Amino acid sequence: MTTQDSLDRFYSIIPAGGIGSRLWPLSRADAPKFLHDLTGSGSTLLRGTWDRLAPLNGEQRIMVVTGRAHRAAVEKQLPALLDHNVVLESEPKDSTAAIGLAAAILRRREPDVIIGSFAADHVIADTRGFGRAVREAIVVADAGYITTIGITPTEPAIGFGYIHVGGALPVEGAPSARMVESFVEKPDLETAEQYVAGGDYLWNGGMFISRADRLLEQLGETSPALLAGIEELAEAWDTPRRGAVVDAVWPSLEKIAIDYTVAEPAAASGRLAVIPGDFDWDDVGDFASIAKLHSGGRKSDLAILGENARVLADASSGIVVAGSDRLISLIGVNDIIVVDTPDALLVTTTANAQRVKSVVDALKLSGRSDVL
Ligand SMILES: Nc1nc2c(ncn2[C@@H]2O[C@H](COP(=O)(O)OP(=O)(O)O[C@H]3O[C@H](CO)[C@@H](O)[C@H](O)[C@@H]3O)[C@@H](O)[C@H]2O)c(=O)[nH]1
Repeated sequence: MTTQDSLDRFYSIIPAGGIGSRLWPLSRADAPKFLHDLTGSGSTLLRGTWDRLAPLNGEQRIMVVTGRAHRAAVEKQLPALLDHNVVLESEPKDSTAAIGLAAAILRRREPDVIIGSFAADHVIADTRGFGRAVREAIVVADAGYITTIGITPTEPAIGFGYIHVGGALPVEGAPSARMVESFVEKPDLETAEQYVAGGDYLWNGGMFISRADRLLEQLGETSPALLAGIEELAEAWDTPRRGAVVDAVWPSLEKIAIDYTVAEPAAASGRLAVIPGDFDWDDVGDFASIAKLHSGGRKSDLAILGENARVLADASSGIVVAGSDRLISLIGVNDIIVVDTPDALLVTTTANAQRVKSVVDALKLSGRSDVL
């Protein structure tokens, strides 16, 4: 088996479903994070993801899983996306259902397929470094491992999965492959602090590369009912029965992230491997990270986003996201976050950027879905 054989059987999957609550009121149910240009490059995060994946083995081998409501926006962003590579969900059921269904559909079409799932809403500027890591991961996946790409942690973040890196994994064509001792999804702060201080942990970069059959086998061990639902959908997917089976099965699928159903149990049974990534990576999870991206990391700058932004600022730093042509003026306010949209205005500080999600939770509780 050569590296080229493995690469030829590779298929990318982009699950595009997360709303990005910490980016409210910019990110909304009808305009989620992946449909925004948060880097100022002129491309949405989704398009950026597509452009990183296309050089691996072509635009014909990228599948996108998204909500029915986002179909038109996704197709506008990705004109080369083929019809049979669009998987539409009637309601979000989290990443196990999204990635699992894509893997099961692809396996029925190509029994030996190797799949790679890549978050729709991350920023990676070094496309070559990314490509190198994914190529190694594909070889490791073909050797039978569920393979992740690890990111060197910069802080004890609690929003990520943590990979305890083990010994070298001798797979030809993948010199940096390592075994994973354990995988812990979103630990508490104290645990995250210990992991980062310990030095032998990496963040999970939200990418899973595996033979489709191995991934589904792992899922079946942990969540047999969920796998059965996914297989029922996949069996009907390329037939006229699809609509009826989706209506009957989709609502009953368990809503759970793949990190719990596949990554944690695969690590516990010695089937998870990692390629440490040597490229820049940013999940642009909140407005403070967007501010950093735009100011090149300088705290003293004011980052301004928005096509029609009109901002007058005197001695101020932080970020302004202008969602209208209203004039915004700032005087002597530092580390500020101002996000102005026609029906909602957010004002906070970069230190509180993570807490934006609590506003969204409160709005949900009070039934204010009109502004979500
Ligand atoms: N289609 C679809 N996609 C979904 C759904 N739920 C999540 N996704 C997609 O699955 C990917 C990951 O989901 P998130 O919900 O954004 O995950 P997370 O909390 O950020 O955590 C994951 O990513 C971290 C890195 O950013 C990891 O560190 C962590 O371990 C985990 O894998 C994103 O591309 C998101 O759009 C869904 O219901 N439907």
